[in-house]
Amino acid sequence: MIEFINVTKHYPGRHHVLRELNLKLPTGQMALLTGPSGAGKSTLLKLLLRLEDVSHGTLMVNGVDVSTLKKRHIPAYRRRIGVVFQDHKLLMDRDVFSNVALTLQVSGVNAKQIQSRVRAALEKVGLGNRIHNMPATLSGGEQQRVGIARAIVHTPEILLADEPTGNLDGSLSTEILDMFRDFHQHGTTVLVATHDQAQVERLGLPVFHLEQGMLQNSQEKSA
Ligand SMILES: Nc1ncnc2c1ncn2[C@@H]1O[C@H](COP(=O)(O)OP(=O)(O)OP(=O)(O)O)[C@@H](O)[C@H]1O
Repeated sequence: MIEFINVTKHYPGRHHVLRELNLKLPTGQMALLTGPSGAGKSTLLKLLLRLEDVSHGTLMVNGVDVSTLKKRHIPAYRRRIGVVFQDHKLLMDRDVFSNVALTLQVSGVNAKQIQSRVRAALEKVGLGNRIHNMPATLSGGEQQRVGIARAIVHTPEILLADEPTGNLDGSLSTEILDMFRDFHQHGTTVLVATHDQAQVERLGLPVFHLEQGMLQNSQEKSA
């Protein structure tokens, strides 16, 4: 369960970016996060990753109080989450295997396990045959799928994505978002920030719509 309880966020010297936000996403559910540019979508995801601190209120994630989590516990907490970015942030000087393996290497997983888990993750995203390609030799959609394999290789409890289809055309967006839905159908909690209204309508999933740091039409929102 992801639960924002009266969460406010302000950046130094700025007005509130999120204001007394209440939102619940039960374990295993998938929801979309929408709203105009600057509404606070990325900030909300950053709070979940503890890349930013909550200013006021409580943020609970699967029993962990993220708002008060000690610095030394943050790396272990983050390992429970997978993240996909719009620009996928791949290391362009490393092949597909190395990009996906990195998360496991920093967690101290042994080499044999890494081999089998990276292969399995790449199979899941349909890139089992591109394991030794360099990212620059892949299309935009394929690069994004490498980013997704990297996010799921450590079987995270929660998968977050910030505009994962922002640079892709319609059919590739459908493919990527259907992949997220598939992970959710296998039990992962998924939250995807998107501007893509056509996909929002097609997917018919619960939507959290942010406007100026507040969820629209509701004080208390649940997926
Ligand atoms: N590190 C920061 N310091 C100060 N202000 C910030 C910082 N990060 C974001 N902001 C501001 O907070 C507001 C919300 O930004 P955020 O990136 O969360 O919005 P968003 O909904 O994700 O927008 P977009 O759809 O354009 O990505 C914006 O006004 C932005 O300028």
